[in-house]
Amino acid sequence: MSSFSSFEYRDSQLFVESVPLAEIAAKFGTPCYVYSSAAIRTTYQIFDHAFGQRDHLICYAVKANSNLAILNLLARLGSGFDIVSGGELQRVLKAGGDPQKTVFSGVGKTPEEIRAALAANILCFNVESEMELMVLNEIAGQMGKIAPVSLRVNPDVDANTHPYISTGMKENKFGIPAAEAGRIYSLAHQLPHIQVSGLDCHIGSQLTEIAPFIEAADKMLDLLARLQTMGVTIKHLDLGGGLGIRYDRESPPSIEAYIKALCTIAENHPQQLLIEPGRSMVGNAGLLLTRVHYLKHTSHRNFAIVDAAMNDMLRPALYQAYHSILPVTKRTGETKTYQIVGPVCETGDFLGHDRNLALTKNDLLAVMSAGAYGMSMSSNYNTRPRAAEVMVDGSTVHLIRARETVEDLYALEKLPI
Ligand SMILES: Cc1ncc(COP(=O)(O)O)c(C=O)c1O
Ligand SMILES: N[C@@H](CCCC[NH3+])C(=O)O
Repeated sequence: MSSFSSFEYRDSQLFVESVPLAEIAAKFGTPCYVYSSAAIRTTYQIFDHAFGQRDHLICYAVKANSNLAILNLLARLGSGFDIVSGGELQRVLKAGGDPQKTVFSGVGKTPEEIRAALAANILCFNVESEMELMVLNEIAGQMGKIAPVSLRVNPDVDANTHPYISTGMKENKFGIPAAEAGRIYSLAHQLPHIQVSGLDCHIGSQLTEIAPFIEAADKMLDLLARLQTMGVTIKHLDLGGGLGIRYDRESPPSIEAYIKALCTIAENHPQQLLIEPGRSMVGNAGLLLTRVHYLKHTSHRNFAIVDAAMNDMLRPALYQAYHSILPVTKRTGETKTYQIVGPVCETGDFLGHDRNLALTKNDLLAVMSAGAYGMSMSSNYNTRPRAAEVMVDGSTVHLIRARETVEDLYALEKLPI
């Protein structure tokens, strides 16, 4: 089982856990992100159990969905975190996450962010360039600290995914080329305020095959062997995130098969295994609830104009990503082929093309698989307040982020007088 679904029809009504989505729309309005805490809990446990006796740490990639309630839920389950900014660090701390289970990735860490992470005593910096290593050493020295470091190595492996979310090929900006890793590790080993602790790679997102993970892990293990001969001790091996989910007809490996493959390849290595899953932890645990405002039938096309838009859910516009769109109440009437579009003034503002649905004005729709890179990539384009977020736990519904108001949007703006 690659993910757990808490969204199902009872008679003709779509439910999340024990709550009808129509009830959520009536109480909190639309657009609204809806998450299932059971789905997140179950998925975390599937990851955790799949490691068996193997020493491991799951560092959830905060960028996928950084709502405090989700971070707190994962922290209570024992999860660590992968962060890419000082802002994400602050969220992890605020949500009760353990800095000693937190790794800091990203090519552009600022001195302020480095200071904050050193002050918080995070587990490890995933360093992405020689220059960053030097800056980290200098700042750690000024603070009287020793910075724990993994080098993020770019293994030059094709992840076979959308080019915008492939990160482990030599032309990508991420990581240190494998050919330079040995030299930079020996430099790190000698720097007075750096403690080498791990080895890291992350080759991309929404991978639907195991082979690229194995190819990258193989390269990491070769490097690990070389580092050992150089006298560099590696305590943990971080194999990144990237496991895909099913949006449409993809058939990604199950979580169990993926973890088993990683554990098998690293079988003879005593290092702790770290992973940084984002999408596979929360993607199928959330949906975006939206209401049909207008139906427009032209001689060319049928449009369903809904109240969610590309500012709420950017993935279709940015990657031509497919998200399944389900009616909250199944209807028996005549179906038409609809373009599901939002109110934003961009032709690229769509949530789905060519969907066969029977619709009437005010119907509710659920944009599925929206738990990852949905709310976290949302914006206020067209001065649209961001959607509310709710989390369902059995029959209880918690508002975990209130809908923004327009006043919130211009609260920091000033007239030049
Ligand atoms: C360094 C790093 N780790 C982890 C992730 C999480 O990836 P995913 O959501 O595909 O599991 C990402 C995003 O691709 C990333 O850049
Ligand atoms: N934002 C992307 C994934 C990028 C992962 C970040 N490294 C998506 O929505 O699919």
